[in-house]
Amino acid sequence: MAFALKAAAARRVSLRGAAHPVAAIRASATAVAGDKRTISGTFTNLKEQGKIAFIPFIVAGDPDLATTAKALKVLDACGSDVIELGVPYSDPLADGPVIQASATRALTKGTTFEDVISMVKEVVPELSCPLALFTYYNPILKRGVANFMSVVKEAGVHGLVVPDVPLEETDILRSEAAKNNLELVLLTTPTTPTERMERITKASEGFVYLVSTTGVTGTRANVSFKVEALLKEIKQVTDKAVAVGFGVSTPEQVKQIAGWGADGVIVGSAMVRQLGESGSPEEGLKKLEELAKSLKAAFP
Ligand SMILES: O=P(O)(O)OC[C@@H](O)[C@@H](O)c1c[nH]c2ccccc12
Repeated sequence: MAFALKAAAARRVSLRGAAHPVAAIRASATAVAGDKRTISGTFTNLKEQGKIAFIPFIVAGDPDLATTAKALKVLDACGSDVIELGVPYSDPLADGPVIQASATRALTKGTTFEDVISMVKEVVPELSCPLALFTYYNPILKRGVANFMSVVKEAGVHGLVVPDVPLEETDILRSEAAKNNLELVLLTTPTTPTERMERITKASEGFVYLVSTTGVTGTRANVSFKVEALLKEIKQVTDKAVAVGFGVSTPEQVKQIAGWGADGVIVGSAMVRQLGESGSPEEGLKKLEELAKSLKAAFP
């Protein structure tokens, strides 16, 4: 299925200079919170060290939530700079077979959003890197945007990735996120028209997620060479960090994307497969650690 974010003809939307009011809200929220970790701050620190971010993604509850908790600590210990944790959803339209199967396993186990939040609340204080919760838009709408954001923040989450929220509806999401000091990451794709990519880039917080290819998530033999030009194009309109995801599973692909100037690389399906498709949770954690270490070694 075509990727949910494929650029559709859209009403012209003028995004208010979102920077100023949001930044003010965020600053006050940070002052309240004790946790100093932010996603954007992580990228700033890495850039100062000439490094780029290693961002793994896994699905909460696959193979089970206790193993997810251990997996988060393993990924953190392996040098993840930000971790994307997926809330399992019944209609993951932007996902390929590996993540769809993972979400199905988690849901079959009875994993609920509330279970995920309880686990996150326990684990986040033990992590050194920030955590971005990955969810489709529907679970947010179901709970109400304001309620969802406060529940997620109270659990200690640092950011959100919502792949299927239409750009035109991100204003309310972003302002509620800002009230809770959550950074809302937006995604741009190879088929997003330049003018729309500029609006997405301007509105995105934490980093800009550059989807490397059309279609759904899933490992690819090669990363599209288009990514190099897309990175250049985005970096002409913003100095925000840009991380590349979709299809990545090998150290060589990480090195290639880093060489093209990305500020981070996201790896999902390859991680999810190791963790969820192994013979046992222990074996899954071991394979996850091996993959994470081999990929981390390829990062500058
Ligand atoms: O699985 P891949 O090909 O490594 O891509 C990252 C992806 O898994 C993660 O960022 C993600 C999981 N589900 C998504 C849906 C849309 C966009 C991104 C995602």
